[in-house]
Amino acid sequence: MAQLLNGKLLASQRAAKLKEEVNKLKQQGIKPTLCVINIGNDPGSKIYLKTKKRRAAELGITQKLYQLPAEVDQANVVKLIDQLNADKSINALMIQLPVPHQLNLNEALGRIIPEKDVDCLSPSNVGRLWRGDHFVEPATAHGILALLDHYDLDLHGKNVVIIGRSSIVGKPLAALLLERDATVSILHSKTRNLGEYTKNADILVSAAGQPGLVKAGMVKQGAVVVDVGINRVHGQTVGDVDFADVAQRASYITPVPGGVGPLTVEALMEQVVGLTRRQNGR
Ligand SMILES: Nc1nc2c(c(=O)[nH]1)N[C@@H](CN(C=O)c1ccc(C(=O)N[C@@H](CCC(=O)O)C(=O)O)cc1)CN2
Repeated sequence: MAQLLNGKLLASQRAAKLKEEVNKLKQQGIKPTLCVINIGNDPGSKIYLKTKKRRAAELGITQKLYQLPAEVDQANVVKLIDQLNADKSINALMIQLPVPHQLNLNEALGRIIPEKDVDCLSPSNVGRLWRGDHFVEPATAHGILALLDHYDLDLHGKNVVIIGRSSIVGKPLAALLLERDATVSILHSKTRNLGEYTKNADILVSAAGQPGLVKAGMVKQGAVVVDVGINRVHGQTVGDVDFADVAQRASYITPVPGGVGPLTVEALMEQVVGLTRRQNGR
């Protein structure tokens, strides 16, 4: 039976350290401030925003929310970003995903100045990430590496297979894993025969958003399985991995909830503090 990778516990341990850092900054008159732009009424986003607001308050980080209507046009989104870029009281800025389809997300993300781009999604920060000289890391990818490190799971030369090619999980995680000398494969919705690849994974990460996608038959005996999926099924939160089945074959596995999710929020707050320090030469 696999050992649990307890993200909730690790997130609370890291939070204690971060709170101390925030307090020290505040003693120097620096108040880390995150600004989130949420567009429309995605039900998942509503829950995540509540979680972030609570976490930020516990840590002493100021969080400002700008709620825009689902029908907002591109020009007004860009205008708001320009205004927040120029606002000296804001250290970190992000657009909660997903956004309504009429918007050009890449253009909006490209408008956020790199110094405040806490999601690491602006073109120059994405370039820095792949070049290995970045100053901010996407929260989920950062959280996954923190979890693997905490449990002393070595990455050097390991086969890591990621299911999902999103810009917030799959792609940035691949970049960070390459820096750590892992051999990385990214699978996606058009990949034929997922099992052929996943069976070779020493570490399997699923970020597909598809409940029950990963079954025991797709997993190598003793593999580490990281489930990034957050899916609502009959009012319950479940991941992509068939937990009961896969836990029999894996050596380590993340639960959902309580695995990667809490670390995503914690890692985001760490990036807010990192950007704040950088802007203040600390
Ligand atoms: N701009 C971004 N948008 C989104 C990101 C992101 O990194 N940047 N990630 C996700 C949502 N997310 C943060 O924004 C997030 C994910 C998970 C959790 C969380 O606490 N999960 C809990 C379960 C919560 C539940 O039961 O629903 C857990 O896994 O234990 C918080 C925030 C998409 N958008």
